Amino acid sequence: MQLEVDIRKRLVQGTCRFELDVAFRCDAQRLVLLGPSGSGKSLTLKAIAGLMTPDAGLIRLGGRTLFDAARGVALPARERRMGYLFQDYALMPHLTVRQNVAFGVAGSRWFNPARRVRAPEAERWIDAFGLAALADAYPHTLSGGQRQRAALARALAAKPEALLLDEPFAALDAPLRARMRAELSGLLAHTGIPLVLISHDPDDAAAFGDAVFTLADGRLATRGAT
Ligand SMILES: Nc1ncnc2c1ncn2[C@@H]1O[C@H](COP(=O)(O)OP(=O)(O)OP(=O)(O)O)[C@@H](O)[C@H]1O
Repeated sequence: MQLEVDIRKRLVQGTCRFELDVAFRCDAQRLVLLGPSGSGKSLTLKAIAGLMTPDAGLIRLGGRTLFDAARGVALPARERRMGYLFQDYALMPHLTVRQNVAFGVAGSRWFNPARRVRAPEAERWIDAFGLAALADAYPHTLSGGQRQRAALARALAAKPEALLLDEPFAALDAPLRARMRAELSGLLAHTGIPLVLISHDPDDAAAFGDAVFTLADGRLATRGAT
């Protein structure tokens, strides 16, 4: 992955001000952004996804300009084709696991995939994450780990340009967290899909950090490779 981020954003919330001023280049396939709560990790990830517009700067991925304030470029999120996973998994509650994953494949073509329909790319990821027996279940009946698998399957089924994960394992207990890390790491190695993962857990950096950058107070504090 060739990712270049050089962005600035000023945010004001009541009497609190926050200034994001982050610049880095990364050639590693898997990048982990570490940092304490409130250091600007989510804002940086949202800027890459196209869910937050910086005041200034640029973002390039794989030679494609996603954002360039000086040239007036700001690709909408859907055109960036990122697999973005929030902390709370964000599965659609009225759709089964299969429909949720198919929604990822189909995007705008199948806004509401029929329960019967089996899209090959959805089935592939349902199988890869061991969800076949739960394919007709609804999200509220799943455990945290199962929901996480379903959300990852949906994100990967869309064949994203990159997978952007915001604290993906924070809600899981320690043994499950270790299993999910190993599982995702193995599956990603097969796809070649680049990963940007944000976390405050050094174990995530150890598992996924071909490169590890640390944020503090909205700025890059350290950078390193593993
Ligand atoms: N829409 C907003 N308006 C004003 N301030 C915001 C907004 N979004 C985030 N902030 C502030 O920006 C700072 C960085 O937020 P961010 O969500 O990027 O932190 P984080 O490093 O991801 O933290 P956490 O690990 O707790 O998720 C915080 O102080 C937050 O209050």
